[in-house]
Amino acid sequence: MAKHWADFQYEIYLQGMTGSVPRLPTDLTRLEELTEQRLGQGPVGYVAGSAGSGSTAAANRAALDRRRIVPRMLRDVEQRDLSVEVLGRSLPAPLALAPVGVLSIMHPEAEPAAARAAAAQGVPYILSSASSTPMEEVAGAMGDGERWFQLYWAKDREVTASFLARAKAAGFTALFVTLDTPLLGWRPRDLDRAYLPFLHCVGTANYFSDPAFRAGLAKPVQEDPQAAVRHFVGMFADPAKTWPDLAFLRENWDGPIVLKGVLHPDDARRAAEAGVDGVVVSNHGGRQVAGSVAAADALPRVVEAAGDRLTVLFDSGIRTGDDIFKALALGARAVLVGRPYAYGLGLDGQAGVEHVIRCLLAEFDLTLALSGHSRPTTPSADDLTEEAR
Ligand SMILES: Cc1cc2nc3c(=O)[nH]c(=O)nc-3n(C[C@H](O)[C@H](O)[C@H](O)COP(=O)(O)O)c2cc1C
Ligand SMILES: O=C(O)C(=O)c1ccccc1
Repeated sequence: MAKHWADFQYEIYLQGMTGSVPRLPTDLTRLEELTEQRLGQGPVGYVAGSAGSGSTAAANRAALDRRRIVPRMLRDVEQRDLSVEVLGRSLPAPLALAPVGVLSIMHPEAEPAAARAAAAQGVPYILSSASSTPMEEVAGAMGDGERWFQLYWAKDREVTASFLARAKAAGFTALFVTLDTPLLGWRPRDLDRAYLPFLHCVGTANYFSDPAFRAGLAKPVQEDPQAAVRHFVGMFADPAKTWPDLAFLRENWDGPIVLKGVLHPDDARRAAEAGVDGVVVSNHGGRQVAGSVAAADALPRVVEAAGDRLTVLFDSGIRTGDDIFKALALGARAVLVGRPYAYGLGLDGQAGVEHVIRCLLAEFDLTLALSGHSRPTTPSADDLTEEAR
């Protein structure tokens, strides 16, 4: 019998009988404010922040909120199974942790703690190439947990090749190539404080530990950290890249490749033609293009263009179990979540991230059941209604 994620609800009530309550709120939308009280405006401004005046981040929420579930009754939802197949793997639920860089600004245990939480709950962890911890250390913390690697496709071929070789050797199976960040978006919250997180982890970070990256520096990182950060900002991504360049990645990576940050159906078609395995419909949580289409509004057309050629994943704005339901009903196979787990980490390390995963999936399991479904693959557009804008 499949695990019922909703059992977390009983567990909480039962613990209540011995006088204990959860350490963190079960409404995850409250985590940002709590994290800001704990860690201050610099780090939380960076995590919470988005491009421009925040219009895309707001649109992401509005597009999910505008869609309403129309629950169905009397459909035998007693036995449920949340597992889904994604990129040839069976996942226990349609959820993975999105790549989030420089997590040391949230918690000293940073990415390894988040990765351990994901592994403990059986959820895949997508490690950011801009991790504050070398990828081998994160992989080592995960046991046999499913690990996927996010690539910022650097200007320097040697650095990209080095990252791919290291990721393969460290047991990362799928490659997520982020396309929406050839340049960093205009982020007023960080600009007004001149807050760039990389100096905070220059001694430890994945990039700064890379031999090919270090070979490009005039002085060792420790001697001139500012120069190392400048070098990083100038080369971690490459605005000159075009679709034919993908051939290099296809040649240098044997496993599944997923393009992260696809919003236009024609780009989904190009992705399929380029022979990749999937796309993440995402606007980077609203952090890149202000005024852009909400991710949930872009999703149905991408799903249609992808047909059965691509696995379509979704992120940007997922905060609750019903958001997951809506994304699946709009055609996503599974979703990624970013900021909520970064706050969970900031508030309570590994346990905080596990709390976020368990709340999201318990609420999703209940939403699924209460809406008349037993499997995450059956919700469809027919389960949703759309309110007027
Ligand atoms: C602090 C922060 C750092 C991020 N770093 C990366 C990154 O290194 N690579 C990447 O592909 N996406 C990165 N993202 C984007 C996330 O992977 C994801 O697309 C986004 O957070 C999803 O939206 P959500 O936060 O609303 O769930 C980052 C997001 C945040 C909030
Ligand atoms: O802040 C981000 O959204 C992001 O993607 C990023 C980019 C470079 C380094 C670290 C994170």
